[in-house]
Amino acid sequence: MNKIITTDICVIGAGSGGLSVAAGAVQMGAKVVLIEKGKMGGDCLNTGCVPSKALLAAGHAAENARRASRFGVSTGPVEIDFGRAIDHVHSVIAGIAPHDSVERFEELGCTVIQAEARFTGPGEVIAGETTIKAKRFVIATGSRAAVPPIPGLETVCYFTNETIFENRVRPEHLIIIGGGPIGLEMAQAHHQLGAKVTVIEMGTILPKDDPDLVAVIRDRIKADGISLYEGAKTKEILDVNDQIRVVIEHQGIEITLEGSHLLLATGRKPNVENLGLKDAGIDYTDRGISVDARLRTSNKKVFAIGDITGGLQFTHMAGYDAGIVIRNALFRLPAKVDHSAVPWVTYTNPELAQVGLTEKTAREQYGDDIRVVTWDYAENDRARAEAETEGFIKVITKPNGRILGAAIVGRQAGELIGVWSLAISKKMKIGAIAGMIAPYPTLGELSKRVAGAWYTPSLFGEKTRKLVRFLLRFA
Ligand SMILES: Cc1cc2nc3c(=O)[nH]c(=O)nc-3n(C[C@H](O)[C@H](O)[C@H](O)COP(=O)(O)OP(=O)(O)OC[C@H]3O[C@@H](n4cnc5c(N)ncnc54)[C@H](O)[C@@H]3O)c2cc1C
Ligand SMILES: NC(=O)c1ccc[n+]([C@@H]2O[C@H](COP(=O)([O-])OP(=O)(O)OC[C@H]3O[C@@H](n4cnc5c(N)ncnc54)[C@H](O)[C@@H]3O)[C@@H](O)[C@H]2O)c1
Repeated sequence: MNKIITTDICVIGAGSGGLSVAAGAVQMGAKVVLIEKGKMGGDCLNTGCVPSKALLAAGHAAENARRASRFGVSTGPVEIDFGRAIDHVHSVIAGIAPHDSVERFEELGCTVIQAEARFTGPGEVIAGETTIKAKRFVIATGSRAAVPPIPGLETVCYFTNETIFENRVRPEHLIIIGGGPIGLEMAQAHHQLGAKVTVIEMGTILPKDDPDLVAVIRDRIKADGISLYEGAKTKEILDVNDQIRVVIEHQGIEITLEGSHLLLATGRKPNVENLGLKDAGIDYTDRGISVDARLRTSNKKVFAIGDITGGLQFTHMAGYDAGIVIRNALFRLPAKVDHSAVPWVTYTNPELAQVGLTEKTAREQYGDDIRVVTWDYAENDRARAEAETEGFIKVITKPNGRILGAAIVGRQAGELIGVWSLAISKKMKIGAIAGMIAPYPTLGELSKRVAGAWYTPSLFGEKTRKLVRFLLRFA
């Protein structure tokens, strides 16, 4: 017998975005139905951010042990139990899972339905045996790995982010197609855990980031021993005696690679299928559901957030979107998204962090009417003490000092980018960072020093020297 629920907000998808809307809305007094067809927590918890960072942590631990001799610390040969590294990954997921669980959301007051949701009309969704009528709907169904049309791919077994964290056997030779953040993080984690790794990228690695900073990552992964083919076309994939043969064309030459395992990390596809979007009058494209700046779809009762909108696909963006929807749907405020200060980080070692405009996008917007300053990790005392001097920080400002963007490649870049996110979102000028007192010796001093470098030409220039000499006459 079909059951009918009438509610204020119906959220489809219990990943980073859906959970944030549901938790926020229910605690603010709205009646909320939350529908999830798979695992609570979505991609981030189960097959994305959490397992990838946990596996990277295992890889970095192995690498630190290997490199400890530069401090006079000997550990002997590093032995890796790959299965235990995967156990670590799953214990981290298990530790976080209660926070995203059905039990917690029911305790908060949500009605949680574990079934696939589908619109049956503009104001109605069906999930299992239940029909949900709501004042507002929020679609947060996320994305999944895009599978490129490579001849022969269907003849071999391959991993995506959905399956790689289940693999307990260290790959002899892992071939990764795609040199974006997933490809590079997984390349480094597996390589540090003892696998041979080859990355095939059709363009250049990390194409959304500043090429000057990406060069540091490229040099490092190559120096570590990861084979990297950029500008390479994957022509064919074959199964040969249980080995995976990948034929690529690189710099006009055909190269045949043979690996034990294959990972596809070639971007994402939005989960728009079987949602009944047409029945609900919701427009979408290959990139995802179309939304306006208030995250409203073409059906004004329905919002869409997170990966499904095809925008910046990060957990923190799904969470940010959730806040915009809560303001619109609950408080009837016309809140709009502002993407001027969105940070992202690739958690390789060294890390690569970006916020605001890159130098390229700043030049596209402002021409040469910008200033660019850099400061090297090699000039930072803490980096020297820790023997991690690789990398630099780059900051882009307007001529009046207004900060437009910042990018950092180096140790803990992800932790250091926060101050620049705040500065850009609060429309601060670089003087605010230059004037900050940073504790010594910290990597945080990099921010202060790069801001100081912005002033160097004027502060130590002839004008200042003349002024000081003049004033000293009266001292
Ligand atoms: C390997 C990897 C590493 C990543 N690392 C990072 C990182 O370090 N930092 C970062 O910020 N981001 C990272 N991301 C991106 C991040 O995981 C996503 O941006 C984020 O999970 C998007 O959240 P979401 O709520 O839009 O979708 P999801 O988290 O994917 O949640 C969508 C949910 O909707 C459910 N669903 C789909 N269709 C239906 C339906 N019809 N009915 C009911 N339920 C449905 C799905 O089962 C899923 O649980 C990573 C992604 C991957 C793949
Ligand atoms: N640290 C993080 O925040 C983090 C980590 C992982 C993933 N993510 C999110 O997940 C998204 C998806 O990650 P991703 O790395 O899969 O996607 P991506 O789109 O960022 O990168 C995919 C790469 O694969 C390449 N590619 C595509 N088809 C190819 C082919 N046939 N042959 C060779 N190369 C090919 C592209 O040129 C691109 O460089 C990211 O954009 C990001 O939003 C974030």
